[in-house]
Amino acid sequence: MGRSVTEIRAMKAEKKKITVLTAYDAAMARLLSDCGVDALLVGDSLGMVVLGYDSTVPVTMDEMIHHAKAVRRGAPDTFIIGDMPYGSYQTGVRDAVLNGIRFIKDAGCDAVKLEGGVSVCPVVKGLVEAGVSVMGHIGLTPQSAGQLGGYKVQGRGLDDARRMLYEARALEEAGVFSMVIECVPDSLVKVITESVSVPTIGIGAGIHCDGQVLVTHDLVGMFEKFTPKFVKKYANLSPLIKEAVTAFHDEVRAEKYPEEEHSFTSKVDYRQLLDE
Ligand SMILES: Nc1nc(=O)c2c([nH]1)NC[C@@H]1CN(c3ccc(C(=O)N[C@@H](CCC(=O)O)C(=O)O)cc3)CN21
Ligand SMILES: CC(C)C(=O)C(=O)O
Ligand SMILES: [Mg+2]
Repeated sequence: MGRSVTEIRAMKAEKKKITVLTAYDAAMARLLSDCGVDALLVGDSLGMVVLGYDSTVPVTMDEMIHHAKAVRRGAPDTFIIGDMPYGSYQTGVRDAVLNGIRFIKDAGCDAVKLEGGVSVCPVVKGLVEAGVSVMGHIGLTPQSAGQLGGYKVQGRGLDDARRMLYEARALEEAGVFSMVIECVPDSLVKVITESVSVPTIGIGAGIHCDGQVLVTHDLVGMFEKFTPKFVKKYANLSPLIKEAVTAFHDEVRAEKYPEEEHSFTSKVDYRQLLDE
């Protein structure tokens, strides 16, 4: 049975590390939930990993809902977080609440995630007041990577670090049940993790977070376009897939596939049809 917001929050005090992985379709969602992963994130990384965009910026609400529905069908009992795409929460609290509610009502998500600190606190409050559980996301926020100067480590300098700690505290105050911290020096993440009561979920944020999140395609070696330093490839599926597909291609060309065991046979002589 899946976890709840209460259970996920409690895991911080229990010092039980939380695992979160991305899922964009029912097949992967089923595999991940079978492994006991604590929560699935329908990330807007969808745009880069499966839709072929160069950033997460073009991803739409409709695309997110379409994939979140598939993830819910594949993992009916797992805690699922819908990642609010760029444009779905920047135009006002009302729009953000309407879009957040779509993740819950239309797609069956348990919570939503959105990027930013102090500037998104009114939106976080609005969503929480509307009954939507919200996960924050600070550090490297890919939807604003343009302003950050690319996909770079955040919070290295003391001033940036102080600001990040302030943003984390503001998000907690606004009511997030957890927050993602992305691409931040591990010693700063330790300070932030000790300063907030809600679980921190790191990606490229070191060992001191209360949990870890990765893009599933990165960890199984199915995304070849780039590999961030924080990724550990627990498997390398791309060469395996290419090997299998090449074998299929060669066997079809060589007329070795399909064999009789892959075919449907019959004793009827259908050649008589040619004489009719
Ligand atoms: N497949 C995939 N994995 C991800 O983790 C991911 C996505 N896509 N798409 C959305 C964002 C983009 N992310 C990224 C993308 C690149 C780097 C990267 O190359 N970072 C540099 C750090 C450079 C520095 O030192 O400042 C690296 O070398 O890892 C990091 C996060 C994380 N998210
Ligand atoms: C990498 C995680 C945190 C994310 O936001 C995504 O997959 O979109
Ligand atoms: Mg995202």
